[in-house]
Amino acid sequence: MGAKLLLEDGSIFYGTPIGTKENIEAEVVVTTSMTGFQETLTDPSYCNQIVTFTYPLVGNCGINRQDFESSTSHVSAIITKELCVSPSHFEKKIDFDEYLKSCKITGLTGVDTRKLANLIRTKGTMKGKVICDDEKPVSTPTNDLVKTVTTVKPYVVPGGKDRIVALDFGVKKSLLESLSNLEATVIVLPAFSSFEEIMSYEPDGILLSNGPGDPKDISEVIPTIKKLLEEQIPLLGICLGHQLLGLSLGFESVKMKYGHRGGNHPVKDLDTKKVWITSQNHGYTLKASEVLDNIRITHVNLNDDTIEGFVHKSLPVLSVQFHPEAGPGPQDSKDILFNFSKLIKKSKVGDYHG
Ligand SMILES: NC(=O)CC[C@H](N)C(=O)O
Repeated sequence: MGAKLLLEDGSIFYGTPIGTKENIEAEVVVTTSMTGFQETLTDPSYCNQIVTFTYPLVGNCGINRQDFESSTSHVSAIITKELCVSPSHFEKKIDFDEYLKSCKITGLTGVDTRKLANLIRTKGTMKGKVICDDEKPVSTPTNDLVKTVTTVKPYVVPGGKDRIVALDFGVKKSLLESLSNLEATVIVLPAFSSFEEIMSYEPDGILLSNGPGDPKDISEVIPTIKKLLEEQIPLLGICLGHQLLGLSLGFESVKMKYGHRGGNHPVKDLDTKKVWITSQNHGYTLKASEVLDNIRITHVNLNDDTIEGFVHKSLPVLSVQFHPEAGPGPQDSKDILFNFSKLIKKSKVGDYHG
């Protein structure tokens, strides 16, 4: 038989193999983004997931030099309805399929992705196997997701006089660039750096970055985050970083039925009452089983009321579940990064009073 996706519930979706045409088992997720395939493919938060694109045509701009979110792709496989075989764009360097092969990514095209998305939304995220060749073994990727994607050595993104230390749980390049555009020199450190290592860079602000997997799988970083909170240095949590910050402050994290992945998630800013359209990519969310006295929820998702952001009432802490750097996606929420930069500047002159 032809290439196929076999789902945990027994469903089968047939398609045509693309990329390296290997066999792989991983969690199947769905993104509804209509643009930014290169950014999605290279976002480390998708590490070890089979990413289904609901937009019917993928790869029509090819792959360019500047839209990478990291140096390679960590997805397990991709599923599309149609993969463009003759991409055209003035910045294109290589075709999508060529890029998949160069990163050793497998996939299927010609799949009824609308039916697949409906199934995942009805039954929830599940595991699946992409089988391109019945004769070959099925590989199961590692569970050490953050260890796979984090930087091995510290590096610096130059920018300006504010010093931000970014703990790299799988950070997106556009997030680092957005911060450096706000007068910050960003020092990117491996995810499991110690409190002492972090403090040795004398940070004016700390970023807990986005990244793949279940936040509870890397709970060893929570004691470090708690110590950082005691230092009262401005802290920004984004997506996985938001979840880790939440766990450090008394929230719980829970797996969502099928997550939020796409470029049009409506989030309400509870202070201004404005609704932002946001870029999102997560499968876990924070919950509070009791009232957390020190926390003020600042943002909620209008589709399902989940928590999208909070601040600490007395510490300089901002945290959001969505992606204000918007790579790809709408830029409605860029102010979050601007507010973090303002918080750093205020705290540098001793002007932060909670
Ligand atoms: N983009 C992210 O940081 C994702 C966070 C986490 N891995 C989740 O799926 O919920």
